[in-house]
Amino acid sequence: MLLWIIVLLAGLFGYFIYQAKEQYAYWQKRGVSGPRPVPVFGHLLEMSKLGMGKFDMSLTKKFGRISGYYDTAPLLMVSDPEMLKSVMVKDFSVFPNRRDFGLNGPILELSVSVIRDQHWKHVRNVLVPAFSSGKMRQMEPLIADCCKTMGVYLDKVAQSGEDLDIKQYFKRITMDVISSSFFGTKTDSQSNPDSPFVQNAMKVFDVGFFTPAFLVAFLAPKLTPYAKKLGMQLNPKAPLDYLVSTMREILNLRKKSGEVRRDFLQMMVKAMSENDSSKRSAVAPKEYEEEGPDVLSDTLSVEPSTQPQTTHQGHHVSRALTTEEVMAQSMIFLLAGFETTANTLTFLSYLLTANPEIQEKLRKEIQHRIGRDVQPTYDLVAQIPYLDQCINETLRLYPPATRTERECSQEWTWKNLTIEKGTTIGIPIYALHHDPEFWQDPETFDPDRFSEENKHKIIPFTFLPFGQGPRNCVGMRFAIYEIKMVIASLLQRYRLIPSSRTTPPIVQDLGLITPKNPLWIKLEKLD
Ligand code: HEM
Repeated sequence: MLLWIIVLLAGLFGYFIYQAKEQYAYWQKRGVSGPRPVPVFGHLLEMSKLGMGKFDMSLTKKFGRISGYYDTAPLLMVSDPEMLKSVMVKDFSVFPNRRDFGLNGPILELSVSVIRDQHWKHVRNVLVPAFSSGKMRQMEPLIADCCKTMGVYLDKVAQSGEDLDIKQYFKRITMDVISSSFFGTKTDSQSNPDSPFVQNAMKVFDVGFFTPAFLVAFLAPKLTPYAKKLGMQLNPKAPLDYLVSTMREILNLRKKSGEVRRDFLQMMVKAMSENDSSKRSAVAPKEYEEEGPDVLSDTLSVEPSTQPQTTHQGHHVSRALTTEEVMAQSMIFLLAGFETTANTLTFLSYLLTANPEIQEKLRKEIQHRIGRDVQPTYDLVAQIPYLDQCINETLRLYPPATRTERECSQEWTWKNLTIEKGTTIGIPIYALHHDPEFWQDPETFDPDRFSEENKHKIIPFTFLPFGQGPRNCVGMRFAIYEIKMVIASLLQRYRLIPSSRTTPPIVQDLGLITPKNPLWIKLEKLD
């Protein structure tokens, strides 16, 4: 028995050595240089040691703006802005999708971030109008409500003189905003952080490089179909199942009671019932403004049994979304929108605390445009250019998504390099944002880079916090709106000051940049 185990392990090890050699040879044959993989672990050890963003930076430094390595597929890492423009915009039809790891689980595999080609176009076309400025104005009361609760809580903190861990606190606020706006449920996690919904929603993010599903996806991608059959998935199953069943209950309740809320769920459900996506772009979805009727008069009419319809060529045709698809979108909005926004708020607040003159300038702008006691609104926060500058500079230094990607759907040639169908193009957002060739003193926080006088100096496709092109972040406007509302409400009333425990953020980067340590600050209430 022992002998068999030794033979099996030796065989496996031999296979991994062979695989590493083959993978290294793949790009070498094509004249593209790149890092040599370590047998068994590929590039995972190096990535987990450096963090994904710094790993990508090291590639540019060692191998230039186009380098190649292999994980689930051949991956070409590109930090050449011209080439990125072609991949993300000009030749979008060749690169319409991201890679599908095949282990998303039964609901998330229907989310707009995972689905592909015609199916994606259809769902994205349904979603885009719900992020128009008109729709966001309609959601204003939900966000304003969360900001008011914030005021009550923070008054107490300021009065007590205690330190506040802004990282934890912003997680609660964004959880409240996202669940209220997208999930159709009020969590009140600011005062009830132990509710099962909040606890489960937080646990859904416990994803690491060394979980079984991740290891299968990256180190033995051929085994993915078997892992899927065994029920393996990238996000933890139990919290995801909890959220799915809660979502199902909310949808059923809405249908039964006829309750109508001014939230995104209502809008999406209305968009579902309209079944009119055929009227929209047949090529790539376009962002467009849609004021629409008052959502309060909308009715809920999701069709639970409708299955995606396809033509005989396998293309999805215009139809209402299914209940499962609606749930998938709510779920991805929670996953994609909660921590990204909370982390941006955290880093921005830290940077304002560490740079008091910038904080004062921003506060003056806010007080000048909005006033001191007026509740911020969508229209008011849109008129503070210095707020945009501070947010952009935070997103440059700490882009929540370190990297995005596109998958090549057919043979494609760039200059004298031809890449095959199935190749992944890695888009190293963090590395681009910290590249000294594109940004002077890249590690310095300087919101004036984005001022009216300076912004023309920014080279297109070197600042990509929300990606670019038709497959960019669908929640971008919502995220910026939320960040502006929270920061404006905060700076109107408080000064952020360092406490004895304030330390620069230590960043953890597994593809999503998060502050590892608590970020303590003090609040001083303004008279
Ligand atoms: C500061 C906050 C956020 C940042 C920095 C961010 C960043 C990104 C990035 C880089 C991508 C990939 C884009 C590409 O490949 O070109 C993305 C995709 C996406 N984001 Fe965001 N995001 C944020 C907030 C949100 C919010 C609030 C939502 C939803 C409410 C959201 C929903 C999505 C979805 C659904 C996708 C996939 C889109 C598709 O494949 O069509 N994100 N985001």
